[in-house]
Formats: sequence, structure tokens, C-alpha cells
Amino acid sequence: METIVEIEGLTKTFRNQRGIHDISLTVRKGDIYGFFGPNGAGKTTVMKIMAGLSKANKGKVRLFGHEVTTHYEQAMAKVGVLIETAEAYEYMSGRKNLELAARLYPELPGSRVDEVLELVGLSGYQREKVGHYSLGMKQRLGLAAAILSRPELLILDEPTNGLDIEGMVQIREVILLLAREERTTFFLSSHLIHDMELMCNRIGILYGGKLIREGLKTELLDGRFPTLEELFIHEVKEERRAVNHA
Ligand SMILES: Nc1ncnc2c1ncn2[C@@H]1O[C@H](COP(=O)(O)OP(=O)(O)OP(=O)(O)O)[C@@H](O)[C@H]1O
Repeated sequence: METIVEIEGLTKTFRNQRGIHDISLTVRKGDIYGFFGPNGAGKTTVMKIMAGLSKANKGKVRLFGHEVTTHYEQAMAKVGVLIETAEAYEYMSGRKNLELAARLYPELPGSRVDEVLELVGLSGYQREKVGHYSLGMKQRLGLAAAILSRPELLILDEPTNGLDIEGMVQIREVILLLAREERTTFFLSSHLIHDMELMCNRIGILYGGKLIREGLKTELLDGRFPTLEELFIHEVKEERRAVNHA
């Protein structure tokens, strides 16, 4: 299976000594990789480095075989990114924002903006100013912008953040639809274990800046844990025990 993301020994330490330590993982074509961890575990830090928005102290990220720091344009050519709340022009409508973004991709058909608005459930609000959107609507607009160019890899930081239940279900459905119909590969983070349970085939558990467990969801659960939550609690206990004995 084609390797889409390769992360090797990624380390970044902030001045306050927090950060991420020696993260290595692989994402293959068609995976929905769930990067799971509590608040402050380091998910956003890893994703920002993956998208070239921040620099690591050590380690490498390769996307489609190209290293992000040295071959940024090739690495990002087929990648869509949504990290933290997406930036949009608040005084413009949602539709206008997407039309502006679509200008970067002249090869896209004119109907693509309508298509993505429909997919994320914003068609009914497309003429309203983004400044009047709720957080959940802004999140959907960010996802619409990220999928506009039909990227083969989507890096999504907390895509269901700020959404109500209906919104969460809808975003999950969009992700599963793109994975199924367009074979889009996903690297997505969440602190909501239920999200991971429902969407992801491969999981990485990040805790205190370290990747404490990683693998196929079915292998990780291994018949021993009925849910990811129980696996997570078990892994965290083991990690704490190991740290206390070190
Ligand atoms: N610019 C920064 N300066 C100092 N510390 C930082 C900075 N960015 C992140 N950190 C710290 O690094 C750790 C990891 O943060 P990060 O935002 O990557 O976590 P996260 O898993 O994405 O959390 P959340 O789910 O809350 O978004 C946290 O302890 C955070 O306080």
C-alpha cells in the first residue's frame, strides 16, 4: 500500500519545556488516521509541522515522498489543511470566500464551489457574511475550503470542534464519503474518542507529547478492549507507571 505520510523522530520543545518528543508514524493510502490525545497532548504541534506552519527541532516529515522542509511545494501539492479555526474574510459571504480560494485552482470546474457548499451543509447560508456565522459554520467553511481542490490527503485538526451533534454527524459523513468515493486519505485529530471510534481505521494515541501507542484500530483493541476509551485508559496507566519507574 502506498505510503502517504512518513513522520520520523519528530521533536519540538517550546521554551516552557512542553512540546512533542520523538514522534514516528506512517499513514498509508486510504487510511483515516486518528490522532487522538487529551488537550495539550501535542496534536496541533505535530500537524502544524506537517503542514510546514512550524519547524521541528529534530526529525522529518515526508508527504507523498517529499520532505516538507526542503520540498514544500511538491510535498503540499495534493494536500488540504484545516488547522485551528480556518481563516476567512468576515465581511464577505461564505460563497465569496470559496470563490476567492477557487481562483488558486483555475482547472476546477465552476460547479465545484456549489458542490463543496452542499457537501458541508452550507448551501442555505452561502450568501451570509462569514462574520455572522457561528463557530460550527466557520468550521464547515474551513472544511469546504480544504476540500475545494480535491486533495488526496486531508490534514484536519479537530474537524468536529465547535459543532453540535447534527454538525458532527454531517462532518463525519463527509469524511467517510470522501474516503469511500474519492479514496482521500485523512490525518485527523480529535480529543473526542467517539469521533475516532466511528471514523478511523488507524489510531495514534498521543499523551504528554509522546506517541504511546499506534496501529490499526482492530489490532489495538485486539478483543481485549471493548472500546477505544478503555484502551486509552489502560495505555495511560501503563505510561504513568513507566514514567514513575524511570
Ligand atoms: N507556541 C507555544 N509556546 C509554548 N508552549 C506551547 C506553544 N504551542 C503549544 N505549546 C504547548 O505544547 C503542548 C502541546 O500543545 P498542542 O496545542 O500541540 O496540543 P493539542 O494536543 O493540540 O491540544 P488541544 O486539544 O488543546 O488543541 C501544550 O502543553 C501547549 O501548552
